[in-house]
Amino acid sequence: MPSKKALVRHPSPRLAEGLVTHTARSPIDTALALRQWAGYVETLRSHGWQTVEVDPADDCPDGVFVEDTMVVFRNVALIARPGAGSRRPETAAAERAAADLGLSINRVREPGTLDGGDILKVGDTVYVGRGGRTNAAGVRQLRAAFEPLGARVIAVPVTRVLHLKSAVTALPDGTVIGHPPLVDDPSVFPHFLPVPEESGAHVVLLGGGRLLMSASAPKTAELFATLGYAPVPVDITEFEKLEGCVTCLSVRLRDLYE
Ligand SMILES: NC(=O)NCCC[C@H](N)C(=O)O
Repeated sequence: MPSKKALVRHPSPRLAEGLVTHTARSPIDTALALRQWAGYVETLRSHGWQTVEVDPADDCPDGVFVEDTMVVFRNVALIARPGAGSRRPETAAAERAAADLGLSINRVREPGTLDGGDILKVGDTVYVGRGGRTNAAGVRQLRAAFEPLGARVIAVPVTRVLHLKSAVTALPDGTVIGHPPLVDDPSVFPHFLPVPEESGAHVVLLGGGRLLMSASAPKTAELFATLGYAPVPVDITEFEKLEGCVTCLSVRLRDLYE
């Protein structure tokens, strides 16, 4: 049976100090953020996902964005080397959690930098965003780690947003979705569907056509419903203020077999 496990990490008490790069800083309501995080985790659980908490990293304001700490392909976790120095201490406990789940561990090494948010997997195709956080050495190390396992790694430029997955994610049929003003070049994707809202570009595939997505994208949710999907909206406003989205709050492990 394929497992549905997701790594998550409790928000740091210093969340409000999280990095912002492409947006203006606005105040974070930490209590609301905690409630929103609990709601996100509960939504994963109620849709059949077993959530596993990575040990908290209270000194790392951005630790809750656990997706950035690794990329998992088949049974290998490539532990990231975050492009932002302040985020590097986040990876140690994430690596322990991945190893405890039985994943083989590989690591991005200096001079490579790579954030998990820059990687979008569509079947065996692994798109990697070359942008502010992931450098060319990181891309090369990703290829070296996953091409021998059958991945086709395609590097694409990311200049308008923080991470590749801030710009695009994919529907269950492999259609890549994005809000056009934020996508460098939609023509790199074989099937691309424009969505009307920035936060509509981010979906987590819960299984069975259910799409976990931000409640801030009602028009996009309507569009997905007309395409036969079931949107599952969650409020994540406090994380969006820090350039986070639904994908970055977890690492989904779909390929583990028990
Ligand atoms: N994968 C993601 O989209 N991660 C969001 C990270 C946001 C955090 N404030 C950062 O700048 O690193």
